[in-house]
Amino acid sequence: MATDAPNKPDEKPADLSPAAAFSEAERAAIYRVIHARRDVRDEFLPDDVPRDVLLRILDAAHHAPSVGFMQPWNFIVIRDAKKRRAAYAAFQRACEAEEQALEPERRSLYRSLKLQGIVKAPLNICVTCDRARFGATGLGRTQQPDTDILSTACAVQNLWLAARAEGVGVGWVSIVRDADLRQIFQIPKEIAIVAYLCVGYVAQAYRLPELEAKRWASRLPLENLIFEDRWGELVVSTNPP
Ligand SMILES: Cc1cc2c(cc1C)N(C[C@H](O)[C@H](O)[C@H](O)COP(=O)(O)O)c1[nH]c(=O)[nH]c(=O)c1N2
Repeated sequence: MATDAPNKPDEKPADLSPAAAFSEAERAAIYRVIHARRDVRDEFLPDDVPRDVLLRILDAAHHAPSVGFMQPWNFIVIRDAKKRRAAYAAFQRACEAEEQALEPERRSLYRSLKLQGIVKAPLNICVTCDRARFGATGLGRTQQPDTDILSTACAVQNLWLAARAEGVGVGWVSIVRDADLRQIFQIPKEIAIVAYLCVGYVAQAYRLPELEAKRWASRLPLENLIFEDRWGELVVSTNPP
């Protein structure tokens, strides 16, 4: 059995051989969490998320991969009701602008969607990326400078999955202007804002993505997304989604 203990520099690496693989139950659990994770909008309960649960979730985020092991993330944990109300007002302004940018025939469905739980969730988390944590570039970033942002997105996904495993819902809100978040939470200009998350226990979780259940979009067939050896060389199925 592989040990999960982190390697110390003088320790032998973890055994990744098939014989040391995770048990069937462990594999089933991770796929179940991946498939059961949902974006949660307004189904939040007011119950507080205990600190130990929150720390486990943030520790999962902190164990995400990062370019050059840069770990560029910070997590602004937001409980203050006044600040959350200010973030909600910023959401409302951005939402109106987004609605106007949509094709007219999609606007009424857009209006009917719940797209955030900023005030209802007991907790919000703003995940940021310090783009110069270990200098302007670094290992793996010279040619692809945005890999620091991508690393932070990996942390968000770890957070999201760990929260699901803990029975805690997470909703990502990107319908808000960067400048508004920066002002409300006093985020310096050299720090990038990657994600604004609503976090809390939930009354119920959708089985399907809510946007699928409400016919905004549907999941594309995986086989349409897999190419072989070059862009567009082989589309296994050409069925429309
Ligand atoms: C970067 C990013 C940004 C956003 C989202 C996601 C991601 C990855 N999603 C959630 C998104 O709609 C959702 O993930 C998909 O609809 C798929 O549903 P599940 O996450 O599988 O439930 C999202 N949802 C929402 O209601 N308001 C929002 O502003 C956003 N913004």
